[in-house]
Amino acid sequence: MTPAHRPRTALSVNVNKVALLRNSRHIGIPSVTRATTLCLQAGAHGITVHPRPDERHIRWHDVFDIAAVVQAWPGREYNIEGNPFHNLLDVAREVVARGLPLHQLTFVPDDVGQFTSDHGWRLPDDAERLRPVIAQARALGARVSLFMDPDPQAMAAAAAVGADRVELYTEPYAAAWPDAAARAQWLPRYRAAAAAAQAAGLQVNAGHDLNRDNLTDFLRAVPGVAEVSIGHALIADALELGYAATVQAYLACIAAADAAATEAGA
Ligand SMILES: CC(=O)[C@@H](O)[C@H](O)COP(=O)(O)O
Ligand SMILES: NCC(=O)COP(=O)(O)O
Repeated sequence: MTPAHRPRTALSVNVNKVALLRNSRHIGIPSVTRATTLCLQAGAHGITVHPRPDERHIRWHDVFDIAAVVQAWPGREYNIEGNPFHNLLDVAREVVARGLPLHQLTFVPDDVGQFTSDHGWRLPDDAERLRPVIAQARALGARVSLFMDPDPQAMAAAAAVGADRVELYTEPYAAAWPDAAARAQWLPRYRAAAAAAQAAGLQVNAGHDLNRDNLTDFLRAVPGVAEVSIGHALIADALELGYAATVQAYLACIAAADAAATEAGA
């Protein structure tokens, strides 16, 4: 399915967890390229990978194999996440050298071997070391997004260092979501951070532990999110529902938030 209209918020499917399952045997299933094709066929706007230095899930060759699939879907985007002080820029250079698509690099301040991403960059403290790697990434033709905690005070510094976007780290919101009072405490922080980023000229992405339950509430409360990247919960859903039905369910969550924004005249 080709998305008939582009919603306010694009859905980028993170296929890390397909690779994690695949890596538990040596027979190549489930295939990350097949997953990519099925998600794009179902209407996903893009694909995300996070090739960690230990290759626990996405391996280097996966980055290129997946890029080649995305290339066959004009208008869809490829987002590669990682730490620019580890392996990210090397893999990005190789993608570009092979003539493969690279739309966005998301810089994440993870340690080598980190269990999963759990915090954003510290700005302005990290500014001086980020500035040159952002410039290198942009010279490759990629947009740069910085993974950030929802701190409105840090957004001007993210713009000043040369980023195009920020990705708001949504795990605290996702953990709070089942408790309405806790959720109501977190959402204004994200809304304020997104507004501060937009006021500084940045576009806003969001990700980490978003799922079919919490996604629409987030997008309703935080206007103008350009892209959500979703992996862990989406791939878990796909084990039950299949890729096509799962991607369509997440697109429906985005559409519900879009409809609310349209109704509100946004
Ligand atoms: C930056 C971010 O939030 C995601 O990349 C997340 O860290 C997924 O990584 P894992 O799949 O390795 O947990
Ligand atoms: N940038 C976040 C991402 O790609 C997916 O995070 P998660 O849904 O696997 O937590």
